[in-house]
Amino acid sequence: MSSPTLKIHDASLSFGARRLWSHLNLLVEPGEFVAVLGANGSGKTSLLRVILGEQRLTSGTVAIAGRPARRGSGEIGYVPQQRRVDPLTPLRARDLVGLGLDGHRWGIGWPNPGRRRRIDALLDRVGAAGYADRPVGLLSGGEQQRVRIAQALVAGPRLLLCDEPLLSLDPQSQSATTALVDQSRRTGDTAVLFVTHEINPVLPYADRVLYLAGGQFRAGTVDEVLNSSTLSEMYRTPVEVIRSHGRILVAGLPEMSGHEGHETNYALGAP
Ligand SMILES: Nc1ncnc2c1ncn2[C@@H]1O[C@H](COP(=O)(O)OP(=O)(O)OP(=O)(O)O)[C@@H](O)[C@H]1O
Repeated sequence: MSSPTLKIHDASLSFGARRLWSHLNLLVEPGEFVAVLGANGSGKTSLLRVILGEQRLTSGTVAIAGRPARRGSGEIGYVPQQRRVDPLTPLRARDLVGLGLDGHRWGIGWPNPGRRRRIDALLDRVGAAGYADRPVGLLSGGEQQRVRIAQALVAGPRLLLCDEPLLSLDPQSQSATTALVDQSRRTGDTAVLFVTHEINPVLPYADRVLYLAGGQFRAGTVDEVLNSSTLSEMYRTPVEVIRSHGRILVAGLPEMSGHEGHETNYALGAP
């Protein structure tokens, strides 16, 4: 039997006396879309860093396609937390995508027809072919996000990690970005871990949800995790999950202080 794309087994992560999460178990199969939700500071980005081999677990194991997590794994595509690219950056959209193929080497890859075809195919697939030769810093936030997703996918990863890819995008670009990631997992069988505070744009696509809060986690279908009793239990205070016209609204999330972060009323976001 083949290995799952991602297997996290009995994993715990602490920084000093502070425990982010413990005894975390998660299996992600090819093509699965898992939304990673939770309070600010609950350890979502740290989880991605563990999978990327950039952060050691306190205990437990993490394997990608049966092999231990390691830095620079070609099995993983990564869309880091969004920062606008400086308008003066002298890179075209196609150069940024090319970095996904050979960015670990010094300089921009040597042109060759195969490399170019692959980059063009990815730009086309994400709907960015029309601005392939434009400086990436002059593209809109949504356009830059398409190019970043193309960069993360160009090497054909088994696992795509997206860290808040919807941040500062307008509702239309949020929907387009999630649809694009969804299309990639369907056509390429790429498994997806999608960290977001904006639950509603991912609701149509998420097979499962991993929710982190207060040092705990819950994993399951949207219905199993995003309900009043589960979230009230995790936050140890009454939290109400309201469903209306296919959207989810979460009311009563506690204001968290210090390292726990602050209120995450993500459900009030985009349509
Ligand atoms: N290397 C480190 N050393 C010490 N503390 C760290 C380290 N990395 C992260 N932390 C702390 O761990 C906590 C979790 O951080 P992380 O970025 O994983 O949270 P998050 O859930 O992604 O938060 P947000 O939703 O606000 O982006 C934070 O309080 C952060 O300061």
